[in-house]
Amino acid sequence: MRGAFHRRMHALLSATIASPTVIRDHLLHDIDHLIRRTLDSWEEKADGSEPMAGRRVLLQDQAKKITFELSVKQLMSIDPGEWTEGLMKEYLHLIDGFFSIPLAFSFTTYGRALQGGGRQAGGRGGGAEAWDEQEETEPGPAGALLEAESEDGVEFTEEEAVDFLLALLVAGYETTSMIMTLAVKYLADHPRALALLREEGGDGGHPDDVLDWADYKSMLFTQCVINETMRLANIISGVFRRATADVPIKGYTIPKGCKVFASFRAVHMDPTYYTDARSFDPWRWWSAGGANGRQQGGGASVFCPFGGGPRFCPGYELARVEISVFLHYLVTRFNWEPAEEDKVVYFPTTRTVKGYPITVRPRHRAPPNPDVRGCY
Ligand code: HEM
Repeated sequence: MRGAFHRRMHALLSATIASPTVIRDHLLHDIDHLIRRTLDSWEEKADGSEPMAGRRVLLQDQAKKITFELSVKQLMSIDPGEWTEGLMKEYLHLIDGFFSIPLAFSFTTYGRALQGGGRQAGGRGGGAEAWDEQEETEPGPAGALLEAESEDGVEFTEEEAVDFLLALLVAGYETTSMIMTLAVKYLADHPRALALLREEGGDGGHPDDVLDWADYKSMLFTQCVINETMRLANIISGVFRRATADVPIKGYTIPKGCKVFASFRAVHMDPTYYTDARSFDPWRWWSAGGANGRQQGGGASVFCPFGGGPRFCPGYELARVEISVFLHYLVTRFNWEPAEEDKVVYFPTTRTVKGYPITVRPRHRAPPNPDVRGCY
């Protein structure tokens, strides 16, 4: 996305999902509701009995389900249901297609991705019905987009709107869900950090209580955990930029027009800026100012998980709110232990090898068993 289209995208997002006021007054409530909906389902068993033995959950999949449902709700004001489940399947085909060999046959991953993408891009499909049923709600960026006129009076075409929405879905879904998953893994490996996070979350409140903006703003150690997770294991390890002029750097010159990869990971792992850089140490953010580390950390140039400059991620606050709410309810409501050994890898993308399978138990029903290794 470039030029006028890029500017229009930023203007639209600033007025919707990238606006702290919109997040505070509208989105936070949905985030709270949808996250609890998924976590509630972990407490239920098909026969209605209590899951004393624990429920096995593939955390990465559950985190993806949460961020997908949140994105669809925020972008299109559509509640989770049959249509969102169908859309998620189509979307996963599309994403698989990005990473497959480009052979356009009906039996190849790439071919199926094209067909799926075409079905979605060919219109809002069943989404129009799901949308119409909820017409009384705010339309979100999708509605604003289709209604918007640019400065020169040209409207977004439906295809442009679909492209734009898909781009937003891609931007927010994988990134946020992976940080959720990895934060939980790091916490499980660092019980002292988990204990402090639980202390910050209190008793989790009454089941009907909803987190509000003041609660979110008071989650200072949570922000330290999120910063540290993003520093260690951001799914976006860097960005490409093109030099618009000759850039002299450390005795070399990057010639004008040259494309360079700016590696966040190289900076985030540099021991000059981060002592014991490979260790998970959320306290480093506490001493760097705790809440000051909320957005850019100790200094914008050495902590840049959301990029920088005119392309700085417009979803940074939304992502933080979603991860904070998720961690709050997870740690205050559940104990968990790894269901299998798993580890974090960084190539070709940052993830855990097995999607981090865990066994969860509601906390008020099952006190932690000190004899079980890794059970918190
Ligand atoms: C932990 C979660 C997230 C991380 C780590 C992340 C990270 C990033 C990074 C590194 C960039 C590139 C910035 C640059 O080029 O300088 C970016 C761009 C972008 N992100 Fe995020 N992001 C996250 C969540 C979200 C969410 C939730 C949304 C919206 C729903 C979003 C929307 C976007 C958009 C639209 C862009 C393109 C901005 C542009 O080109 O001007 N992101 N993000």
